Amino acid sequence: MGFIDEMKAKAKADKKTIVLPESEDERTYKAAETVLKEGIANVVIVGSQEEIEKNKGSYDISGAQIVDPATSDKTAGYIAKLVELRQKKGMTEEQAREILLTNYLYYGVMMVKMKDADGMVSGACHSTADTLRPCLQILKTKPGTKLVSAFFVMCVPDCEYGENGVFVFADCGLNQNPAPEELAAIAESSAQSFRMLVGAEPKVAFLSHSSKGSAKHADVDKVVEAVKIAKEANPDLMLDGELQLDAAIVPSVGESKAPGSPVAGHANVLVFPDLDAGNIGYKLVQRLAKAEAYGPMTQGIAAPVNDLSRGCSAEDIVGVVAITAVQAQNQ
Ligand SMILES: CC(C)(COP(=O)(O)OP(=O)(O)OC[C@H]1O[C@@H](n2cnc3c(N)ncnc32)[C@H](O)[C@@H]1OP(=O)(O)O)[C@@H](O)C(=O)NCCC(=O)NCCS
Ligand SMILES: CC(=O)OP(=O)(O)O
Repeated sequence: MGFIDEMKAKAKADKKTIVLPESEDERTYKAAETVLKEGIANVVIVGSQEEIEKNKGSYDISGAQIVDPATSDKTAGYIAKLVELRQKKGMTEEQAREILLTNYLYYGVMMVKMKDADGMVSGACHSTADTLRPCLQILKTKPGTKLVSAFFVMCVPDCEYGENGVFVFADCGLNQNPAPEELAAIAESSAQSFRMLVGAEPKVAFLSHSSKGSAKHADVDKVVEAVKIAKEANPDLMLDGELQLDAAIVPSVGESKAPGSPVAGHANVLVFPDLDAGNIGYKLVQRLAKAEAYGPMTQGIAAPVNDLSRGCSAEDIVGVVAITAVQAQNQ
C-alpha cells in the first residue's frame, strides 16, 4: 500500500472531524465529497448556506456539517475565548466579533481550539502567512516545543532513495531564515513527524551547498552549528550534515563525499537551510519528478491545522485531510 492509502486507512479506522473553512473555493467541495464518500473524516464546512449553495457546484456534500458563523450558537463563546486569548495583544470584543464573522480561517481555528473539531485544512485560496497566522496566534506551540515549522511529505514515483521514495522535507513553508537553534528544532520535529507518519526510522540530513567542509561560507557555518546543537540534544537520532543533496540521498555519492556518515546516502528527512531552498526544492521535486506533495503540514503546534499550496488539487486536499486526521489521532 502506498503512503497516502495507508494514511486514508488509518484515518478511517478512527474517524476525526476536520474543518474546511474555504467555502469560496470549488476544490473544497470536490475534496469534501471524496472525504465523505471514502469515509476518511467527518467534514465541517464554514460558511453561509447561501455562499455554499452558490459555490458547491454539483458536488454532493450532504454528509458535511455546515457551520455559519453568523447564526451558530457557538459564535458568542468563540468571541469571548478569542478576547481572553488575545487581550494582552489589544484585542477588543468588537474586533474579535469582526474577525470571527468575516474570516473563516480564524473561525475554523477557534473550532479546533474549543475542541468542536479535531483539525483544520486550509490554504487552497489563502497565502501561507494568512493561513498559519491564526493558528500560531490561537493554538500556539505544543508543550515542550519552542518552534512551529512546516514540512511536506514527498512521495516520489519510481524512486529508490529515501524510504522507497517517501521523504519528509522541511522547512518548506514557515520559517524564513532559521537560526541554528531553529534549524535544529526543525530537524527534531521533522524526525518525529517522519516516525509517526511513515513508521520508519528517520535519517536526517542537514542540507547545504557544502559536504563536510567542501565549501566555506557563513551559510555553511550556520548549518554546521545547527548539526552540533541537534546532535547534542538528540544523541540517539541518526542525523548528519552539512551535506549536499546528492551526498544525502545517493549511496555512492554519500560514501565518497561523507565516508563514515550514519546518514549520507540514505537520508529520508531533508532539512533545508532556509525557506528559499525548502520551498523551491519541494516544488522542483513535485513538478519535475511528478511527486505527490502533501503540505505544508505543521509540526510542533498544539493541534493539527495544516496548510495547502494555492496550486493544490482537490486530491491533494483529500490527502492532507487524511494526514491531518492521523496527526489528530496521535495528539
Ligand atoms: C507565518 C508568519 C506570517 C508569521 O509571522 P507574522 O505574521 O509576522 O506574525 P508574528 O511574527 O507577529 O507572529 C504571530 C504570532 O505567531 C507566533 N509565531 C510566529 N512564528 C512562529 C513559529 N515559527 N513558531 C511558533 N510561533 C510562531 C509569534 O510568536 C506570534 O505570537 P503572538 O502574536 O502571540 O505574540 C511568517 O512567519 C511568514 O510569513 N512566514 C512565511 C510564510 C510563507 O510565505 N511561506 C511560503 C509559502 S509556503
Ligand atoms: C507552500 C506554498 O508554496 O504555498 P503557496 O503556493 O500557496 O504560496
